[in-house]
Amino acid sequence: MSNRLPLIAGNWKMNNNHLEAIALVQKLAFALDDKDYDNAEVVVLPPFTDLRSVQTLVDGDKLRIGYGAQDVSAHEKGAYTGEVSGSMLAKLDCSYVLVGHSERRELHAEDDSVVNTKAKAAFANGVVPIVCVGEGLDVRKAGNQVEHVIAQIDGSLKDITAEQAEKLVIAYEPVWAIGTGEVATPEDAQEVCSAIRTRLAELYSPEVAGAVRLLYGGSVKGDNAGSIMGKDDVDGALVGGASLKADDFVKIIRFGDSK
Ligand SMILES: O=C[C@H](O)COP(=O)(O)O
Repeated sequence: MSNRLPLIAGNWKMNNNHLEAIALVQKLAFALDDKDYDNAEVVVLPPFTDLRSVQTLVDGDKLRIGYGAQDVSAHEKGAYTGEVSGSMLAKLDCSYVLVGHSERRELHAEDDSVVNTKAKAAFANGVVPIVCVGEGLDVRKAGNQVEHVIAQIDGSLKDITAEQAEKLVIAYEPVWAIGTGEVATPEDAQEVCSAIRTRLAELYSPEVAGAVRLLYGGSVKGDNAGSIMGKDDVDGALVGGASLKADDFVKIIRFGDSK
């Protein structure tokens, strides 16, 4: 039993305009009670255009729901059309930002070095990065998932200090399980999360490794969340599709109880 508070983060991806975002956060807040928030930290990660509306709602109604963004620029300001900086996210009181989601790695050719720069940009602005790692099907079939993920960890965390690292969140998302309905077994999730924690202890210290929350992501639903989050080194979930309906997301949040 660890003292890490489970984190359940909903990555909405490119879904929900700002009006739909308000409706979904309101439904979520209506369904959750203090016991839920005591058992798990609840976070939503809407598109950039929704963040101001979510901030206003969370502040105005004093909701215990956290929020953050799905990406951050590696740059602080300047001629980077379409990008959003860490300081802009900080100004909206974002607590978290995803970096290195597999869809960014695949569709926008982000490698570990870009992910590393983005993680540093987040920390520089007081926003906690949720660093995503995970192997594709070919790597999994070859049985090289642990080596692959540890190499991603080493590259993505280069020169991140111990003080920063202890605040980190890392999401292990096997790419073959994202949006496919294919779920890694709880043992698969534990194998890789345990290897990540061991590596963090080597890179930093056992104390830092013990503080970092490791999430599993990939087709998490109400009926599989409990068994995956029940594993010792899995401290929560990064949820895609099932975070778009309040009822489904609440079911997953309630499995925070199992920790
Ligand atoms: O960020 C979330 C993950 O990509 C998982 O998405 P999913 O739950 O729809 O499989």
